[in-house]
Amino acid sequence: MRSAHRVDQVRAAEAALMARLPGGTLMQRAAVGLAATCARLLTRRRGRVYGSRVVVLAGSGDNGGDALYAGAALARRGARVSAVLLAPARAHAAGLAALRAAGGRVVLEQEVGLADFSRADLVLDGIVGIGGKGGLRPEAQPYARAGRAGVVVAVDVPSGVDADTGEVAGAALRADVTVCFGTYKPGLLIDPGASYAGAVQLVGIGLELPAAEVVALQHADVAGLLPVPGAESDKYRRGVVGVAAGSARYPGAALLAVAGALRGGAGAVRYVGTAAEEVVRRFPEALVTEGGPAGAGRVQAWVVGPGGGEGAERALAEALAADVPVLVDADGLTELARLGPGALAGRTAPTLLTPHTGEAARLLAGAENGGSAGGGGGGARPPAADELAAARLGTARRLAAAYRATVLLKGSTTVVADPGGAVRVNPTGTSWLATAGSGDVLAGLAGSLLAAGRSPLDAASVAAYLHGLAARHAAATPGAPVTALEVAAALSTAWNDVRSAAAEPGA
Ligand SMILES: NC(=O)C1=CN([C@@H]2O[C@H](COP(=O)(O)OP(=O)(O)OC[C@H]3O[C@@H](n4cnc5c(N)ncnc54)[C@H](O)[C@@H]3O)[C@@H](O)[C@H]2O)[C@@H](O)CC1
Ligand SMILES: [K+]
Repeated sequence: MRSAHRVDQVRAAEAALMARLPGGTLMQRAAVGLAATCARLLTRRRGRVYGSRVVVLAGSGDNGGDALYAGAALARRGARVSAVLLAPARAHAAGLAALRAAGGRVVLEQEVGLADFSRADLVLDGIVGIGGKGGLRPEAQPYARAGRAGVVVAVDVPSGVDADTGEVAGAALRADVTVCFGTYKPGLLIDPGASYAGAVQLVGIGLELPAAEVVALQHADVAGLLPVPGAESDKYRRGVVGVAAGSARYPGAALLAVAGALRGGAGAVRYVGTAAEEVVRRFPEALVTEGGPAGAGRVQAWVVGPGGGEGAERALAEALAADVPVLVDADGLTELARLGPGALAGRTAPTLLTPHTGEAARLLAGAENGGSAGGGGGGARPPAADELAAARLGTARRLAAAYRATVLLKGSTTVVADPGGAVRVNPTGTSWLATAGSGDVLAGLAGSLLAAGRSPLDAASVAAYLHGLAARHAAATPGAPVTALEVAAALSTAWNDVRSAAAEPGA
């Protein structure tokens, strides 16, 4: 599991540790780890550190200090290092002295700095780290736009990325590798920030940190959360997932949601709705009923809404009336936005909402207006979907708090937020999942995990993880487009992948 901590948590842990250690120890630890990664990258690129061209972009804080000390270490190994000072009067004095003592050169003119930057073998981005506020300042912006020949290594955080949220106000420096200290930062795991970070490496500096609110699961974590039938299990003990999906207009959504549900570990899938005939023809193992959830017999969790069309209102009401976990997706979410959070108020079993940002905008508007169905409010401007996408962590948390439900916000970095504050960010996504029907498969899969007894946080984060992996497996060649049915079919491979990696020694 990769754990990410907020800046205030890092600062508190740093203060506690610094009180016990000689001054400068933490910066030295950080710089040693940073220099080691840079040396590895240079050796991979050029065969050796000696003679390579390194540029240090140094801002005014300790982030610049880390970069200058690492630059000094590389200069001692024979690299030709120049330090571009973005705030010359406030550069980290001891770091600068170390760099000069090691033979590094200092550049003050932007033209020279940009020319060096463009032809360097390796650039260290030490403009700003966890102390950064707002976007890049004007003097740093040309570096975000400039072409470069070498690799860019971000020190702790790519400059311009908000460490706590991954939001990017204006320009940011795109890194190939980010070396972060003490812990991951949420902004390194969540887009758009994550897309600026490249490969993220963690250097331990001895911080003692509290349990993280924001984590990204890895194979071993997911393997531990997969439902595995015991010797005593029968299909009912393994859980039955009810799928209320599809409509005359969207029969395909029913098939895709069932396809996902069949591969989520529940013992059986019970489909209710107008596509019963098509479902049973395609999936003879599914139980089918026409009508709505109310008369369908007992299930351990409901999935309601994919392709629900005109039937979504009734299906949602009947599913929410059942005292079992309910996953609401697609047309179910549109209906829920119309009703507002009050529609969930009487529930004791948990609810999982799986919006994309457009649906999230409607849900937030519904929460702010107290639901438009009752005719109340209606005045607030609905938040724009692209603004919500740019602030994914905050959006998922706002929704979870407003609806008192677990929220899986889909998109570039799927984020799952529990109303209690825990957040999981999904590392396996691929942009090819933005394909018609892929959300239906995800809904079925997550619902199946709910029926098998997983909590909404676990069900949602495991489903997102497997779904992303499956999309990669489904592609005929890496990075090729995939269809939703192919993603569903590849879910078994994703399960195997996760389980076999976790079974490997040292996993
Ligand atoms: N906290 C820790 O435990 C450790 C921190 N270390 C390093 O120290 C960094 C934090 O150092 P600081 O607190 O000095 O903060 P930073 O170096 O991240 O930035 C603060 C400085 O940048 C300026 N600044 C703020 N926003 C800016 C922007 N948008 N553009 C340009 N300049 C901006 C501020 O005026 C201030 O001078 C970490 O990111 C890490 O690199 C490491 O040395 C090891 C230990
Ligand atoms: K940085």
